[in-house]
Amino acid sequence: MRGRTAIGLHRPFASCRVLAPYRGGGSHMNSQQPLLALEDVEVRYRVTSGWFGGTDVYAVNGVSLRVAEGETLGIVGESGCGKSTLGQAIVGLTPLTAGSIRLKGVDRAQSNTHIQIIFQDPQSSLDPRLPAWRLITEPLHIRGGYSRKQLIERATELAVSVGLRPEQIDRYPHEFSGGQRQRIAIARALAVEPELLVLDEPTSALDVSVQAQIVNLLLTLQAERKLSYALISHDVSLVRHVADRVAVMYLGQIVEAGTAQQVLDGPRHPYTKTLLDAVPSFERPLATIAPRAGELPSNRKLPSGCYFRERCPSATAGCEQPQVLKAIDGARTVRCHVVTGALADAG
Ligand SMILES: Nc1ncnc2c1ncn2[C@@H]1O[C@H](COP(=O)(O)OP(=O)(O)OP(=O)(O)O)[C@@H](O)[C@H]1O
Repeated sequence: MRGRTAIGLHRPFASCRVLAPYRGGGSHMNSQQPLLALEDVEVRYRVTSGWFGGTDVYAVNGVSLRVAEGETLGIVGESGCGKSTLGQAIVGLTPLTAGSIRLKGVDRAQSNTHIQIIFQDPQSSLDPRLPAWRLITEPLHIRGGYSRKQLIERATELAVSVGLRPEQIDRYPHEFSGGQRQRIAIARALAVEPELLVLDEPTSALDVSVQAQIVNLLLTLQAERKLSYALISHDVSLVRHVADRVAVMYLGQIVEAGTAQQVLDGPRHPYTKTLLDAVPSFERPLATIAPRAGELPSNRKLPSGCYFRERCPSATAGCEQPQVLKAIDGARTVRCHVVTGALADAG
């Protein structure tokens, strides 16, 4: 989000689940390493079905990603493509079935780099029985070793940093508006001084009128604290506004990634084009998913070859073979042989 100016936007930021701070070795930080690096991350669920055992659901299927310090990576895709599962895998709420996640070059489980997640709905993540100061300092309670006075002082600082008034910290969740509750969730995420926040649809549960305020708060906090964000959203206009780089997800895979300008202004993968065609604009206020796109195939029975080929307007015979995510235009990658000319060896 570096250099972005505050604007009027649409959509709010979600609630934050409390994560215990990661501890352990891993202090040998290497500034050459990306803050976050995912290699071939897979999250597969075994779903039992009747008498015949189970089916594997590939929610995340071989995802490799990088987030640099201070950078915002936008992760976009249709509902069900695996965005939330990926976000939860990044922060350790969902175990990987394959692949690795490293923070500054250190395996996440051994890393002392703090990461937190903010969810869509602040209402559901805040215990209604606790006052704001107690909610905000929940991660410090988990860590232990703080007096009540220290916690209240810290809660006051954090509340002010997210735009709440000091006297509000004694109030309970029902005494706050949706936007204020999301500010509490953000303050709570900041309590352990994270370097990376995963923002999972952070503004989509809020009134349109407060969405821009929360986005602008996140922009300010990022600039002040040099935070990195992994922003999960189906809202392309939000991603366009805040993301430095964008990764497009389809059926658990990244199909295109690059700078926000490359991907959003010059999409190359046919799926990215379809997704962007479906975004309403001033010229096309009623735009929805393109009719030719059809339904998202089931991730219980993945298509052979390119996962998008049955919906793709540009499909050719080569699309029946597995597709490789290949670099084009510098840092931009595309998983489509029609664009890159590359097919997987396994084909
Ligand atoms: N615990 C689970 N067990 C089985 N399947 C799951 C589980 N969690 C998610 N899935 C499946 O994994 C796929 C990806 O889900 P996920 O919620 O990550 O997608 P999403 O892109 O975030 O969608 P949305 O935007 O609607 O939240 C979906 O098909 C979903 O049904």
